[in-house]
Amino acid sequence: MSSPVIQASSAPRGQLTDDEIIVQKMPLLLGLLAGANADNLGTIRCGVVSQNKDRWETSFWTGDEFDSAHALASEAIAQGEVVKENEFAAVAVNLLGVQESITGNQSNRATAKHTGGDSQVTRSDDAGGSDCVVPGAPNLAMLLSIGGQPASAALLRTLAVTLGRFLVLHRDRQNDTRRLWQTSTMLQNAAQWQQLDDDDELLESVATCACEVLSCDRATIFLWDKSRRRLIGRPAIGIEGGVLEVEDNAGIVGEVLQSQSPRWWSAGGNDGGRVNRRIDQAQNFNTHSLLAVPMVNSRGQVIGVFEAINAKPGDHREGAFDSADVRTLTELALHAVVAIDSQRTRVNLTRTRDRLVSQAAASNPLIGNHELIREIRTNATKVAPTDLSVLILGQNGTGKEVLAQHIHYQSDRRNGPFVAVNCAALVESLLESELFGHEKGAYTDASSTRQGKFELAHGGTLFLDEVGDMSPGGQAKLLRVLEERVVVRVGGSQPIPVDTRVIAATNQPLQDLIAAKRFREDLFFRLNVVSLTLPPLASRGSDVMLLAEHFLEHFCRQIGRVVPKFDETSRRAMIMHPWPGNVRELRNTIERVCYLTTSDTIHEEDLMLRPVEGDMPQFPAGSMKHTSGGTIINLNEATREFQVAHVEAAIMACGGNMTEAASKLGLHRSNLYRKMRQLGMSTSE
Ligand SMILES: Nc1ncnc2c1ncn2[C@@H]1O[C@H](COP(=O)(O)OP(=O)(O)OP(=O)(O)O)[C@@H](O)[C@H]1O
Repeated sequence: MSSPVIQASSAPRGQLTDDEIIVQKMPLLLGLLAGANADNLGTIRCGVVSQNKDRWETSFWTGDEFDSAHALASEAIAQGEVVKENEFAAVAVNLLGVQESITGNQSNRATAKHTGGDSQVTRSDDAGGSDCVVPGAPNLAMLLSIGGQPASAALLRTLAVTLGRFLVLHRDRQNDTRRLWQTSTMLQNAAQWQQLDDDDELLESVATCACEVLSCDRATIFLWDKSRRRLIGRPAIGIEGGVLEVEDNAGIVGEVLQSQSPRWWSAGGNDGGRVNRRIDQAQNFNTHSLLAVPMVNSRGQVIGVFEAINAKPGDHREGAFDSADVRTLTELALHAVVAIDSQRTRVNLTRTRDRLVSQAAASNPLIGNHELIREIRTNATKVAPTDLSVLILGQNGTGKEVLAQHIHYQSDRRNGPFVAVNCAALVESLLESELFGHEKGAYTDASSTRQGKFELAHGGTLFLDEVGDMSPGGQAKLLRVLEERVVVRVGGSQPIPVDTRVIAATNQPLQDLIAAKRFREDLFFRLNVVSLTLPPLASRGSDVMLLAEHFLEHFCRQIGRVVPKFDETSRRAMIMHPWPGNVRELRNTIERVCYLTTSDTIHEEDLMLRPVEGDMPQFPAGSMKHTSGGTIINLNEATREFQVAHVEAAIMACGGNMTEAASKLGLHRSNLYRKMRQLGMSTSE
């Protein structure tokens, strides 16, 4: 049974702690309270004695010792009265009564049921284990003699209540201090657990924390493998093979799992068989006290049992766990479950992310075996891990975006976003907001704050396609962002740091645009740290077939048809075709073949490749206006009219399929829309 009498805590050598001062001065204080004055102060003989199980101890004493102090104290406690012998009077100091009067608690020693945290705690020794500790039990007595006379009974009772009150408050203060330390230690540890991805490391850290806050020798986390009906304990110190496994209904941990309530046990009772001594033997260890609590997740499911072993004797308890420990371990178990749950979620999310990233990387591979493509691939691999700006050059449909993605997925940014923006598809007024975002109210239509693509690509890659079509204003802002690495949203003033790698692409000769003052030279140098040029498809030789086979398989798998074979005629036709729309045109051709043919073999005519010259419907002679009211119209207007008619004819020939029409015209779909807007044609995009 632990003594509730003040325990002097340690302080630097030569200094007394508050507790030590109180302990030393207590007899004097009692004497003064009892009416001693300067004359008879030296005649005070008094002290407090306490009972520890069957043993009596003197907690503090002043003046000459009284040989019968323990016997008289024992009698006073047994009778619940003030008892006197010679010049001494003794009275029980009823801490339990004081506790009730202070807290209004109705602790009941006889039932020995305690509440630890929110859960009802059942003592494992209810059925005859070792004696239970009821804080505040009346195991103290005070003895007092002044001037060789026993103190009066009334005075002694008052002093006993005062002393009891003081001791309980003091003990509570010590408990609060301890609790505060335990809570802050647990919180500090729990914050670190959020960073741990290795589960062995996490469980080891949780167990170490339990040993620290509970002041015990060992702690083990038993996670429940429900399907195998086993509890897997970790860390498994000293266990051969490093795995500690027990049946999920064996021993005290099994009891906890089944009952979903805490159990605690200490040696000395007749229930020693409940402890799994096999583990002790394996570890050359002796369990003398044990506490186990269930581990319950936020969905109310029990995921395991948290066990602490061998409480170290200390100020607050002897060598057995008590109700305060149950509360502490229950709380720690909650933190541990959150950490284990979130670690599992994190690991799953990381796995899912890695899988998705691999799938995304594999979904659009850079196909090609031509020497030029191999060289590009080698250079891309070199440049990928750096943060250097890359400029990709090449005609429409040659695979500039595919190459940009290839670089992204080979870089350390692969887990970040890949964001593509077609600069040509956006009118100047929208481009700025699209790239840099806008604040609420920046425009009439800006009803809410919106992040720009630079922010969305933070931690990843921003692919700026058709960068040659960017307006001068857009170019100036882009240059500033690339130099300062911060964006300011339209209508905002706050600079927002961005960690975004830029890969730009164009099909236009930027040097010519620079000469014509349509592209900033400084921006060109910023973007063109490394440049990679994709050759037209027609110059890639047998890569045409490599790509055709790839697309054929891809589309057939998509629609669930058996992959047909290209015959000699179709192969030759594809190799000979000039592919003005490059890989995009080839892809569209193969897609059409997959949907429109049914035979096992693809012949040349299935490809429906037409010579480039004859690709467009011919305009009947005289169908174009060359004059207006007899006057010859100027060349610009004639060109515009021709382009309008040509685009309309292409759209019509493709049955309104804009992607196909764009491909036929050698344009990206978005460029076709842009062109149509320039020509004053109506678009639905
Ligand atoms: N080397 C390649 N391997 C596999 N697919 C490719 C390759 N090159 C291009 N493609 C495919 O061709 C189509 C067009 O490619 P992409 O959009 O990358 O070209 P682009 O040069 O960026 O076109 P644009 O200049 O018109 O924007 C896409 O469907 C892409 O998947």
